[in-house]
Order: sequence, then structure tokens, then C-alpha cells
Amino acid sequence: MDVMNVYRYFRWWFKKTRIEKKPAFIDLLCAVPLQQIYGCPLGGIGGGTITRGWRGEFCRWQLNPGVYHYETVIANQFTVCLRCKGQTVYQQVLSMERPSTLQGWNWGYCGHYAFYHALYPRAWMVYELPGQNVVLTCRQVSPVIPHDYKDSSLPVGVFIWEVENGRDEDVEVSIMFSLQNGMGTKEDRIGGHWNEPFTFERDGERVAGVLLHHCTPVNPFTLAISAREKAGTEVTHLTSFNPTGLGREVWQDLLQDGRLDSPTGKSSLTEKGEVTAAVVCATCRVPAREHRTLELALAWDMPCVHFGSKEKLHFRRYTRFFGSGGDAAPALSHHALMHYKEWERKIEAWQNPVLENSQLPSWYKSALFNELYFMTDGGTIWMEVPPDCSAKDLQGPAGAGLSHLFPFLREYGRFAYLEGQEYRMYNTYDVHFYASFALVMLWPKLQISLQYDIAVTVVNEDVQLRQYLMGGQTAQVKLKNVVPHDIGDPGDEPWQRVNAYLMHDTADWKDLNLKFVLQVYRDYYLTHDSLYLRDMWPVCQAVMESELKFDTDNDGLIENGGFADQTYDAWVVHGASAYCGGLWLAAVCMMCKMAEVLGDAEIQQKYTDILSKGKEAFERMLWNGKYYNYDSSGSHTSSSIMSDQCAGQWFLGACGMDQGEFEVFPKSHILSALRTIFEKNVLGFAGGTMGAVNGMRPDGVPDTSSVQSNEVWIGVVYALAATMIQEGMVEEGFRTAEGCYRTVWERLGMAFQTPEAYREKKVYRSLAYMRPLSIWSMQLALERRAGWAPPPPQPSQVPVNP
Ligand SMILES: C[C@H](CCC(=O)O)[C@H]1CC[C@H]2[C@@H]3[C@H](O)C[C@@H]4C[C@H](O[C@@H]5O[C@H](CO)[C@@H](O)[C@H](O)[C@H]5O)CC[C@]4(C)[C@H]3CC[C@]12C
Repeated sequence: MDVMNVYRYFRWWFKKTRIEKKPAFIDLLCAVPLQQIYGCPLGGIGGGTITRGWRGEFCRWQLNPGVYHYETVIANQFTVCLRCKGQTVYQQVLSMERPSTLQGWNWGYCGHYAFYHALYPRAWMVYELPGQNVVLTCRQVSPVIPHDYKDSSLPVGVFIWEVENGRDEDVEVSIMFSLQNGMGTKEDRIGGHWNEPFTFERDGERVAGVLLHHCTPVNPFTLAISAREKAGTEVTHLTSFNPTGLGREVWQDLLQDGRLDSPTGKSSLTEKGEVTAAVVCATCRVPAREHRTLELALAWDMPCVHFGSKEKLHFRRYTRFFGSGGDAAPALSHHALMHYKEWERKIEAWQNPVLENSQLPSWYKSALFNELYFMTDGGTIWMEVPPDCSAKDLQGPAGAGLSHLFPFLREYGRFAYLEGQEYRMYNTYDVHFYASFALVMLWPKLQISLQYDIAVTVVNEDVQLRQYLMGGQTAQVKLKNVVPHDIGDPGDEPWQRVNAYLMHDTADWKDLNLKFVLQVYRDYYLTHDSLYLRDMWPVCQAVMESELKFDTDNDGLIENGGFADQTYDAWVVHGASAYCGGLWLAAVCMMCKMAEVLGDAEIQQKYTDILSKGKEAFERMLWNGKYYNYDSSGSHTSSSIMSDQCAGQWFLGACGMDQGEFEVFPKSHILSALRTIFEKNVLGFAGGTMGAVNGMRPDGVPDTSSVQSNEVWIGVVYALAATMIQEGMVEEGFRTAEGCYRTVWERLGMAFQTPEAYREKKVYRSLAYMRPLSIWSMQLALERRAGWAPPPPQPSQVPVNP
């Protein structure tokens, strides 16, 4: 370990956090403590998220874009009241907690009588009310619907309470939903917050509830709790109560008649130091041996947001449908309560083919859908292009010349998600490469929008100089014609200032440019969007030109630079390498294919020549008869077996470009490499129960030459499993991926916070990380095997070069 690197990081950290008093994009001194409590988050894409725990608590908040608060707000509860023959017989907070506040409430529900299931974007909580012969099931639904670009953006969640009355007498059931005004941060006490009751009626359907206006100087918002009024369901409320007191007034009010007082009028503004909360209650009669449903919702409206720099005001995607005036919470609540059935129908139509496939193991079904939580809970933002923004503004000072950028972004908005909740950089591109399968398969327009944003940054530059923390050299923030590492830090001004990552100068990274080219063709292959392909073509050529500089010996194969110059940013590579060399050849092959599709004969010839030279060099320098060596440096770890050595083949296979004229790597070599990885990195590591270690020595000992060679990266393992499935090693693929799922979701208790990495013992790194979304590439591989994947585009679909 180079002490200067460590020193530079700490010096930078001190200046940033202690002098400038800003958050560090990666805070190595304040890692988020592991809490094994999380369940399915609430909310659609890009409007903020509120995560509930599997015990029902409201415990992870991301309303300010990209900024997380890990705070269980104790006042946020569901409470049940049962009444028979005009008497309250049971009233209980549905929580196992016994907090020091709200002690006038009946806490301490026995967990033995509660069950939790999650299949993102839905979750079920079952409460068998002890001694009552009544079962409550709360189904939580968020609008996360593939190929939907409207409702999927809404900041809402719905709670559908199914009440089963097993008694021989009627029972009156009330579900009370209490919520604090705020996120449980110190801002809840700044004063000036207030609540008011509301009703909202449209098309003869009415919802009623309370609005909680949270009036912070930056990014103010309104929360809304509500329930649907319908025949036989009464909705009552309390506008405000003190969640830090005993809470007796709320408890007694409900206890009396199973309803709340429903005062009219607004609450007063909170004083400094004071916190306020509100309650809504839905009540219905459930006849003996029958069941009824109560429908409640939570919405939050933070339409316009500033990032940390406060330079620009951004409008969330949903403002396009619900306005940006800050008064949308009633309409959002109504929309959610009126549309959740339709959302569920769509969610079922999407999920059922997987769930009903008896050949797929249960763990895979859970992994596939539940890992998708990161699509919303990855600090995700989905913004409108501002109305006053011109086509020219969007292309950046250099003028990207992307003809469809403006109409596309206008139509679909701009999307970004963090590398991880602890690694606060948007759209970290070397990692998104893996996760992008989820985006392109489920919301392809968002993947294309993201790619347009990257393309703009490629042609633009940031000439400011800065010192990089690893290595210490000073260089420009962003060079022209290279893909950036990320599109910025939520603590600064994303899109405007890219490359928040200042560990290495990523202009010298070998994988970023290639990952752009690979995604462009993969996206075109899956979406058939020829306008996109045409727009991206010059950008692909530009980044490949930059990349060609890394072929220093002109053998058709790029060389790594002797530092950690790719996604494994602490694992040094010298000379030709299996990972970057493989990505390079795959990208060159895709350049040939794109040139063919676009009728660009000259470029096609250029890359065909490079490919034939490069293939030969790759085999000669790296193939050792069983697998591709880590690199060609001849160092003592050159012969390490890298689990990700077939990453190029992974992408080629996903695009149907792995055979015939497109065979880049000999089939027999790929199969042999995958078998070796399975034998050594999977079965030879932790008894085959933890996925694949990144680097294994041929003698069966993990490569400890770097911190990252000795780690398992969950997202890489899912990608490896997909590659195995593509190559017909289906059982091995599932066995490989299963190790990661069981380790993370079952053994380590890291549900809904899958980390980037873990080691065999004790160590994990970067909770709630982007890369594991790559599990969707397993699904693509399976769909292709089953013949469900979309057919490849026909060349005639693309207009030939004029
Ligand atoms: C300062 C230490 C010693 C350096 C030396 O030996 O000279 C560094 C050794 C290990 C580093 C940390 C480790 O690499 C993990 C983190 C990586 C992170 O960067 C992101 O991580 C992804 C890989 O997991 C990568 O694909 C993505 O592009 C990156 O944004 C940066 C922080 C690390 C904690 C890193 C910090 C420096 C070391 C401690």
C-alpha cells in the first residue's frame, strides 16, 4: 500500500468534510453501519424513495436527490382497532417496538404472529391478530412498471389492507396510519411546518387524508396520508399531534369509537424545536366469515429540487403530469388509489411468466425482482428537461451534433442513479455497463436517454486541473472524446460537472470507452432504434480513436497501463489483459457490425483489419491452454484466473454475435475458461457457496495481490452466470449465482442493500450498490435460450448513409 495515496485521500477528505463542510463522494471514514432491517422501498422511479423495513418500520429516506437518511421514524405506524357490538375489543400498534415516546399507545406486537414477504415492487405483511380470529394482510404496492414512463415516475406507495374475519360475528375494523412531518432529521424541528386535512374527488371517486407540509428552505415537500372513501368505508383523521409526547389524545380518540375526530382547518405552524405528525384512519364493517379491503396511500411531492451546489433548479419527471406547484399530493394520492389495481395487473403480467416457470428456482425469482429495488432506491433521479432549455444548451459548448438528443430527452427526461448509496456518483459508467441490462430490458427509453447524456459529455471537456488521489498526478477533469467515469455528485451539480470520482484520472482507463460502444450496439440490438444508432455512431468512432492510442505496439490489441486503469480500480494490470483486451475485441467486432449496418464500408474495413490482428495477439499473449491469463506482464500474478475474463464474450453473446463470422474468441476457449472459473473461482472458493472470487491463483488459493482480487463482486458473478447460461452451462450458471444470492439475502441479512463486494470472511464493501442489477442479463440469456428474446434488427431498418 502506498502511504502517499492514503495521505492524499485523508487530506482531501479533511478539506472537503471539515473545511468546506460538504459530503465526500465516498466517505471512507464514515461507512454506513450495517443494519439488517430493510425491506421493499416505496415510490416509483426518480421521485425519491422511502424504504420500509421487514418489520414494517419507515427507516430509509431518500427524498433529497441522492442523499440518504437512515432513520427509523417511530411515529410512522399502522395501528388496528377492532370493535364488536359497539365495543372496542382490541387496539394495537402493528409494531414490535416499545419506544420511549408515544407511550400512551399499545406497542410490542408479538413478532411470532407477523410474516413478511417481498417481491419488488410489492410486499406483503401478514398479521394474525392473536386471540382475535382476524387476519390482516397489508399489500404494499409501488408503481414500478416496465415500459411505463408515466406512472412509474410517481412518488407514491399504496397499502391495501385485506381484513379476514374468521369470527362468527361482524367486526368493525379500523386501520390508522400515523406519519411524522419530515424524515426524522433535525430539520423536522426547525419550525414552520404545518398540516391540513384534504379531500380530493374526481370521476365520482373520493379520497381523504392529511397533508403534511414540510417547509425547509431547500427542497421543501409535502407528504400526504390518505384513504379511499367508498360505500361502507369511512375515513377520519387527526390533523396534528405531538409525536414526541405520550400520544394519549390519539389513542383515546381511536379507542372510543374506532374513528378519529376529524377536525377541520389547518394546524398552526410548528415552533422551533417542535415536531408534528398526523393520522388518517379507514374504518369498515366486516361481516362474520367474510373479508373486506381498506385502501390507504402515502404520497410525497417534492417537485423541484436543487442538488448540493444549488445552482440549478430541476423538475422531477412526474411534474409533467401533476404540475410543479407543490400542490400535487392530493391528486397523486387519488391517482395512486384509483390506479393501483391496474399497476398490479401490469406487474403480474410482467412477473408471472418468471414466477410460473417451474424450472426456475425460487431463489432466482426473488433475486431477479428484488434486486430491482436499486432502480428506484439507488438515489435515483428522473428529471424533466427544463422548458427554457434549447437543443443547443443540451449539446454542451462543443455542440454534440446529436440530432435526436433534444426530442428524445424532451419526451423521456433524464435519468440517473448512484453507483451506490455509499458511493455517491451518478451513472458510474464502468459499473452501469453491468447494471444496464435491467434498464434496457425494462425501461429502454431511459437507457437511451442515459446514453445520450454520456454522448454529450464525451464530446465536451472540462479543462479544470486537479490532483488525483491515487498516484498524485495533476490532470484535466475531463478530456474530449473519452467517456467519463460518472456524470457527477449529488452534492454538487450532476450533468453540469462530471467525473466526481477523483481517485484516478479515468481518461486513461481502458474500459470506459469500450463499454460505451458495447452498450450502443447492445441497445440497438434490443430496441431496434436506428435513429439512436445513427446518432451514436460518430461518438463511437471518436471514443474508439481515443482507445486506439492504448494499442502502443500496434498489434491490434490495447495494453493496460500498469496501474488500476479499469473498473477494478485497486487491481493493477500491466500489458495486454483478459478483461480489457476481451472488451476491446468485442467492441472492435461491434464497430464492424455497426459499420456494416450503417453502410460505412471504410470504417468496417478498418476495424475488420484491427480485429483480425487483435484476435491473433490476444490468443498468443493470453491464452494458456485452459483460460486467459489475467495479463501478459509475466508477473507472479499474471496467471491468476479472473472471474470476469469473459466479459467481452458476455456482451457479444447477449447480442447474438458469438458465432459464425462474429466469433471473436474460439468457442472451445470460452468453454474451457468458464469451466476453469467454475472449478477454481466458484467451487474452489468457500466450498462453492459464495459465488466466484474475482481472482484465483491456479493452485486454488485466492489472489491476494490486491484488495479487489480477493473479493467477490455480486454484479460480476451475475454477469458470469449469464455468460455461462449463454454458453450452455446452465446448471453451473445457476449454481454460481445462487451462492451470491444466498450469501447476501439469507446469510448476511443484506436484503435490499446488496453490496458491491464481500470476502469469504468478515469483510463486505459498499452497501446498496448498482452492479448487482446485472442479474437481468441472466434473464436475457434465459429468454434467448427459450426463444423469447426480441428478434435481431434487420439491416434494412436503418437508413443507409446518404
Ligand atoms: C488508498 C488505498 C491504498 C492505495 C495503494 O495501495 O496505493 C486504496 C486501496 C483500496 C482502495 C479502495 C478500494 O478500491 C475500494 C473502493 C473503490 C472505489 O471506487 C469505485 O469502486 C468500484 C470498484 O468497486 C469501481 O468500479 C468504480 O468505478 C469506483 O467508482 C473508490 C473507493 C475505494 C474504497 C478505494 C479507496 C482507496 C483504497 C482504500
